Amino acid sequence: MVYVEGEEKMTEIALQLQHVSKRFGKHQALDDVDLTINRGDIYGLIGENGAGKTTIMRLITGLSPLQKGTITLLGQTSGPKYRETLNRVGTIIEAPAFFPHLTVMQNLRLVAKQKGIVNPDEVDDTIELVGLSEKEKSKAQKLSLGQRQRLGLGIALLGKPDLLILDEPINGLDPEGIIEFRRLLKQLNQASQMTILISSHILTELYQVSTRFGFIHRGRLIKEIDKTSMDEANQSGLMVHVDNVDTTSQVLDRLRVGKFTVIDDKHVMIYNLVADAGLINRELLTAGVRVSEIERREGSLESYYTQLITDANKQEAN
Ligand SMILES: Nc1ncnc2c1ncn2[C@@H]1O[C@H](COP(=O)(O)OP(=O)(O)OP(=O)(O)O)[C@@H](O)[C@H]1O
Repeated sequence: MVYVEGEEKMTEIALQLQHVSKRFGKHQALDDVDLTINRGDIYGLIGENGAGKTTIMRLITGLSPLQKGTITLLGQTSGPKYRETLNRVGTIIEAPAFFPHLTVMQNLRLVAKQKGIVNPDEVDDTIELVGLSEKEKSKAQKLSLGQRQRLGLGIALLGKPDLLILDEPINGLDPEGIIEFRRLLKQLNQASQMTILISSHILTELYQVSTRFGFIHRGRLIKEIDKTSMDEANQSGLMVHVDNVDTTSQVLDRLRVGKFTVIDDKHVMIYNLVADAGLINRELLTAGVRVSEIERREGSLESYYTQLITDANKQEAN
């Protein structure tokens, strides 16, 4: 295993790309990508069409040969041991892979056999887990798009992988299906510390499920950030406009509102608000602070992403 020394605990790295580049003819699809996913992360990979997300996933899983750089997967770097380690990885890349003329149950049994799964209950449990019990006798070709995604997820989950790689897995799911899918990913992640790498165009959804993000732009990984740090950088919370930031700080401390920062002599930003805005207003007034405005600032993954891309484009232009 690979460990990084943290301040308080040792973090286990599940997957690491170092200086990974990939060319298709003259096209530089990936350019010196460094990416680190810790065990237990739900890592949201974000980028526009053609940015290189699928290419990264194909390189990790050996579907496409690595030309330059190093990939370390669950402690293995290359060669036969790396290929063996791929048995501990479940994937849906591009489209879920199954036999259309076989039923849900037959598809899963076939994959279970290929994976050497001996526990006969695992197929049944998986069907239930992905919500396909009513469709277990249906042929895969008769399934809706969302049901196919679930079947793909079921196939990926057989063998209880340590790492799940999902390329645009919520494409085709209806809103209810998306919510269920999110719940399932969180459950898998929390119950068994399953590490998940997921790409999606639906940023609001990716935001809700991910614990860490990687932003890829024209083949370069321009930013990696934890959700908590992104939220802070994104300034999501309440901006309080006041005439006295010292007294305001004392009041906020007393109210235990959570984390806040004095921005300047007129503004205090409260993050991750745990108190009611009305109460804060009243308490500040009682303490003699003039509050001219309490403004909710909604930082979003979209706004963060847009800003990153704008900065990256500016840098490229210079
Ligand atoms: N086999 C290939 N041959 C030639 N070019 C390729 C090949 N596979 C990918 N590319 C190119 O590499 C770039 C990255 O493609 P990739 O599929 O990784 O993007 P993506 O971020 O997954 O995009 P999308 O969100 O559209 O799926 C694109 O410009 C694509 O055209």
